[in-house]
Amino acid sequence: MTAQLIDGNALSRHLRADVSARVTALKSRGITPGLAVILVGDNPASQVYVRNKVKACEDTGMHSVLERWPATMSEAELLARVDALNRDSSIHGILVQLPLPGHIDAQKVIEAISPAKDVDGFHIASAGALMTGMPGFWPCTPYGCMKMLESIGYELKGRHAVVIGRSNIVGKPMALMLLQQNATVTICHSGTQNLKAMTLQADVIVAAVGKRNVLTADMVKPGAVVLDVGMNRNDEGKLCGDVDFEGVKEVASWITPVPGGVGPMTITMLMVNTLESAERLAG
Ligand SMILES: Nc1nc(=O)c2c([nH]1)NC[C@@H]1CN(c3ccc(C(=O)N[C@@H](CCC(=O)O)C(=O)O)cc3)C=[N+]21
Repeated sequence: MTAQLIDGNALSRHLRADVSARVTALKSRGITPGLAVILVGDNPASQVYVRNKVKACEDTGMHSVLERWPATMSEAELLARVDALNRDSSIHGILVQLPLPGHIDAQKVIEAISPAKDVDGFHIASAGALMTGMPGFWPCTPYGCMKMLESIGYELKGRHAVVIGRSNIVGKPMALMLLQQNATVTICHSGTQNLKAMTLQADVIVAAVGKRNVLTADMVKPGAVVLDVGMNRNDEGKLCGDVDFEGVKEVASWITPVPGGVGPMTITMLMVNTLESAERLAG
């Protein structure tokens, strides 16, 4: 058996068409959704991601502002920029690209973003809203994973979902979203004793570690659904995920590729969050 692909590019096209239509409707009421992206320093990977985000905005008819600052920018200067964007009525979403240079306290910067414009969903107010089921922005990567499961009509109720990784950006919010859909959720991490024993019990596996071959075919129950959040480079410099795709696709029922899986969905959900921020403001 070979798994079916959950195509993040195709699903993104579909969802972005809906975003475009809603952007057009908002524009007819005199509001153009606007996203501000702040990039500090010249991390080459960040340059690519940030360009993709700005391009996605343009494609859906949104307004976007890209601010590039030197790595030597002070924390106070960055906080002042965030404050200015908080008060800028043409901006509905603010994204400060991570990682930030070491002399800047990233959490402090995130908490300076108005929760109403926190389209990354990283602010503690957004995290608290997700945890309690209150309205708020969901982090784009796990939100995109949920949309991928929805796209295949997957019913999570009563299923066992295993999340590998416990970051604030992916692992923890992913677990909460799966829980909200009534899955039984296990979070595995670097301290987990027997990872394989856990993943073999899983109906859904989300790999979000940032390391190649974290999940191999022998660790997957036949028919499981596998979502690969990893964004790594292999020895030939090719983009690859956390999952041994070639092996696991022979065991799983559905699998997301890298590239063309969760990555484009992350950007799509950023568009959705920015649009919804503008819609909320419009009433
Ligand atoms: N404040 C903040 N918010 C983020 O959302 C954020 C961030 N910082 N820092 C970095 C990570 C990484 N990230 C990606 C998004 C899309 C792709 C993506 O579109 N990947 C393409 C391939 C891109 C390529 O060719 O390199 C794919 O998987 O098909 C990748 C990575 C967002 N991040």
